Amino acid sequence: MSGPDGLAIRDLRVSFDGFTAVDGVSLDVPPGDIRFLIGPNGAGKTTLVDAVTGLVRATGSVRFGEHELLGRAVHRISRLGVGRTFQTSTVFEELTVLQNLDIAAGARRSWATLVRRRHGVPDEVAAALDTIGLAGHVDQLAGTLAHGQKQWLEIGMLLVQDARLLLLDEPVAGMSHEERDATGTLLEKVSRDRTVVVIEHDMDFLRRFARTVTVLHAGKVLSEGTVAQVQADPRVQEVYLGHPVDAAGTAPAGTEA
Ligand SMILES: Nc1ncnc2c1ncn2[C@@H]1O[C@H](COP(=O)(O)OP(=O)(O)OP(=O)(O)O)[C@@H](O)[C@H]1O
Repeated sequence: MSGPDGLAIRDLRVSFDGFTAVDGVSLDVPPGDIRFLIGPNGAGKTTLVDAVTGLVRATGSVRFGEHELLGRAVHRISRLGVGRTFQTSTVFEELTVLQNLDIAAGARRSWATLVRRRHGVPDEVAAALDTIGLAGHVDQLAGTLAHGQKQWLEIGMLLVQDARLLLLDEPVAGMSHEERDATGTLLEKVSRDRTVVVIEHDMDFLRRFARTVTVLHAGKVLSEGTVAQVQADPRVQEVYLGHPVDAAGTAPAGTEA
């Protein structure tokens, strides 16, 4: 696997029947970053990720490493090393953890081979199992995994596809405190040789694990920087709280992003 690449977005626009959901967004996510994308409901976060991954038409430019992504089909963008998770789980619940990873790895194996019990585990699958902490669960049906484990399996499925840009849509929603901690640690591990973008509403999780933050509002970039910089930005406080707070204030803690 080559080293991490960065994501460079320029003047990105997405419109739905005359309504502009993403309105001229430019942002850079450097290689190896853990960038949190926050903003009120309807800010355009998911639509931005949809544009990067080819699910909606957009204008402007989205470069990952050397490649322009706009205008390419979803599967081609995926082959360039861009992987995403959705708010709802996409694991095959009736298959085992190993079978889910095998399918994600593709590896030109037949369906019959995939569902047959295997003696060996391919290297990339073994590495992913280790990273996501599910090595002890290879034969467990995905549908019986705990909520957090399912999300980690989803991330593992991106790892075996050799995704080098991971776009994760609310990965810790509904997780316990312990699961959120483990997910943050997993993201730190994954970002050693990959670039990670996280859409998240959980401000406590953001404060602990974000390296950088972009705040979207009404389809535009409202603020960008470290957690401390973004939290101190009066424009961000205004959007979240309706008014700026004083220098000692804790906004936007405890508010929904
Ligand atoms: N397919 C679509 N057709 C029409 N409008 C859409 C479509 N998808 C999204 N929108 C609109 O675009 C805007 C941005 O939506 P988006 O889901 O990207 O916001 P978001 O920041 O991800 O919000 P949330 O935090 O609620 O998920 C919203 O006003 C939404 O209603």
